[in-house]
Amino acid sequence: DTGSAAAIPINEVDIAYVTPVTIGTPPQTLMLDLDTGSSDLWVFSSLTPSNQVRGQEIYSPTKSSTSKLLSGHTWSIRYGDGSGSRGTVYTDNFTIGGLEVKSQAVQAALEVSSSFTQEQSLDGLVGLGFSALNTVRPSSQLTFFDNARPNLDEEVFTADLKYHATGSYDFGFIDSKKYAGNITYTTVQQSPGYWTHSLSGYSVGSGAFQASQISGISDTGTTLLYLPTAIVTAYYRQVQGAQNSQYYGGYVFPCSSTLPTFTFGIEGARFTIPASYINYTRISPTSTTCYGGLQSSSGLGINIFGDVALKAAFVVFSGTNPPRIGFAIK
Ligand SMILES: Cc1c(C=O)c(-c2nnc3c4c(C[n+]5cc6c(C)n(C)c(C)c6c(Cl)n5)n(C)c(C)c4cnn23)c(C)n1C
Repeated sequence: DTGSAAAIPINEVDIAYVTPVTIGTPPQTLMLDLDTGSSDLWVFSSLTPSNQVRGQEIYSPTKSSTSKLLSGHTWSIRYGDGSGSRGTVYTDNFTIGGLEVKSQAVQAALEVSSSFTQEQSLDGLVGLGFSALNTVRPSSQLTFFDNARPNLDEEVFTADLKYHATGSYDFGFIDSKKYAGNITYTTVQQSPGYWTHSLSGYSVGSGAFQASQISGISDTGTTLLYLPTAIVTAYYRQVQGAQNSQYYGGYVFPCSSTLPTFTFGIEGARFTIPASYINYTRISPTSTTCYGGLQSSSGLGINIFGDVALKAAFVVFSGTNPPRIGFAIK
């Protein structure tokens, strides 16, 4: 089997990407954020208090003839930005881009934090991390990818996220029309459950490549790129008027500044992030101060290769044993 679905930016600065999925019988369509940085599949539901729902589509298990309550099971998740949700669990038919998993664990929200309520175009998340991270108790549940794997033509899914445009997620095949040249693979350390791997180094603008192993996670659910402070200060040293603002919680600079590109290595291959991706957004609609798409990971305990980096490549998440991740120019 294979599947292919759109990855649609939810706003004009690609703060997150959503993908149409269907749940149940008859199919209920929701727009979910496919997130390689977590492993829970949760949705706004008919069980979510109405004062916490603001325009989102909801999953109603009682309207699905194929839904089953997974009795006695609950879940609760907290994300890196402090947002979170919790609830109960059903199994039901779940489809992404024509690829169906029967009796997928669908985590129905009984409570969501305010940042989810405020984001009307995001109806939940599909965790594509390793199932070890799943928060359902007493028995943890498998991700959509782990459930689909036995039936996939190839044990892979790919992410083709785009800058200010709709990209795609493919399951079970690698579409050679979506990239140029070769795919460079590197090994993944799958514990504790993230797609953890190393960059082989970096360069700023036309500067020399600095070879160094930089371990982190490739996370489609994180907006920005978070790297060690030494790298980030070296980058913003090239930006007129840049400063690390306590007030804005990161590097900001005059929107008129010229930014250098940022290049990262995967083994021997090199991927360059255009300056436009790093000139992320104005700090407010009328401001002339802009917030950077490259920020320091100090305090996070982990480096995060989020969308700002991933959208500069075609990325293959390979569930082979051992798992590996591949990057190609597109
Ligand atoms: C350690 C870490 C993160 C780990 O991942 C992280 C982060 N970065 N984007 C996201 C997340 C997103 C993507 N995302 C980010 C958004 C921001 C910054 N704002 C203002 C809105 C309205 C957002 C939406 Cl709707 N969506 N989503 C949907 C979730 C659940 C995230 C959780 N964390 N997260 C941050 C900011 N930090 C410090």
